[in-house]
Amino acid sequence: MARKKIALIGAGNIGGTLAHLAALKGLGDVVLFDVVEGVPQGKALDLSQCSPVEGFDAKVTGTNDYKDIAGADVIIVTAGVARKPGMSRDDLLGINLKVMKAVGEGIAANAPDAFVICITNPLDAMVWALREFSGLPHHMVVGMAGVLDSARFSHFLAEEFQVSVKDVTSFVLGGHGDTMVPVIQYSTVSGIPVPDLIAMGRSSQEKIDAIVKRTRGGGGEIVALLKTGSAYYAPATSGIAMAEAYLYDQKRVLPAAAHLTGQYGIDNLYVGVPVVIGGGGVEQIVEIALDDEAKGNLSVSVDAVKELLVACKAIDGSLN
Ligand SMILES: NC(=O)c1ccc[n+]([C@@H]2O[C@H](COP(=O)([O-])OP(=O)(O)OC[C@H]3O[C@@H](n4cnc5c(N)ncnc54)[C@H](O)[C@@H]3O)[C@@H](O)[C@H]2O)c1
Ligand SMILES: O=C(O)C[C@H](O)C(=O)O
Repeated sequence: MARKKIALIGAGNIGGTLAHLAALKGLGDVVLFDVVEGVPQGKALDLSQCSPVEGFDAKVTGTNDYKDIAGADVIIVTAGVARKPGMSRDDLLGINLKVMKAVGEGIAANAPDAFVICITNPLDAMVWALREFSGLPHHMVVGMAGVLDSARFSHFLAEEFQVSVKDVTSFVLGGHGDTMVPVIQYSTVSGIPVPDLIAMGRSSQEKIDAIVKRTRGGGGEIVALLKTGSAYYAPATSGIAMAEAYLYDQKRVLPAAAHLTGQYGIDNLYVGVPVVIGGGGVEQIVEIALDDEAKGNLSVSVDAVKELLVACKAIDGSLN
């Protein structure tokens, strides 16, 4: 059986890390695409030279030609620019929208059967635009943010409760911006909801509120530290988890930006909600009951995403 093919559009910090993880995990042959000549080829050669040490047979190649992504099973898109200190993710919209157009057309022409995971920011608007430009079925185009935001939330909760991260589950819903919605009622340690843990005296509401705030600002905290760009190790790990869910038909329940058609009262928008990802792509949207606070916060977050789509449509008339 031929190996699967993973195409990575954007060979920057996340693209390179994705390629490394995909090769180490043996997901398939990897094609790194970038508009900058030499970068995908150089990273591919460097990564290929890991293979004798790590013992992987996957081929890693670099290209500036979309034809080389033909037949890809999974495509992960990180093409575009990342923010620097003082910027919001939304400041990237104008430049990255143009990139999504080129990428969407490249995918449509060369790999229309792929499962596409978009990571480029501002995420919820870019995944929506990428789907529009590519014309792929909605269930085959999904945005990565919730896995990362939930990983940050779980990491902070594990530190607070001094337990293994393996025993913490959490969900962050909504748009991938400052309005994202870490949902405390569904965040647990070995099944015990965080509100119960507070009632048991294991933490306080003030400490959990501070963790929610830190989670919401989690990307910005790293941008401020790095100064030259944004996080890439955890974003790449999160993208790979979604790719594995598709490639191995794992039917994982993951928070992801999916196309909603009335669920949560939201129509024709990509927003972070729990979904089931398996061999059929986004196979289900999971509608969980939210308490009034979470519902209100989700509505604020959805409004922020709607504003971004208005901005996209004003820039590119073909999106109307
Ligand atoms: N969704 C998330 O949770 C999340 C997390 C982290 C970063 N991001 C976003 O992911 C994106 C990539 O981040 P990064 O750290 O890898 O940035 P980076 O600058 O290191 O890499 C981006 C790469 O895209 C390439 N590129 C630019 N235009 C292109 C085009 N038209 N076609 C193909 N490649 C093109 C650049 O040459 C560069 O190599 C940013 O927009 C960032 O904000 C999102
Ligand atoms: O914060 C950023 O700009 C990158 C990314 O969205 C993140 O959350 O790390």
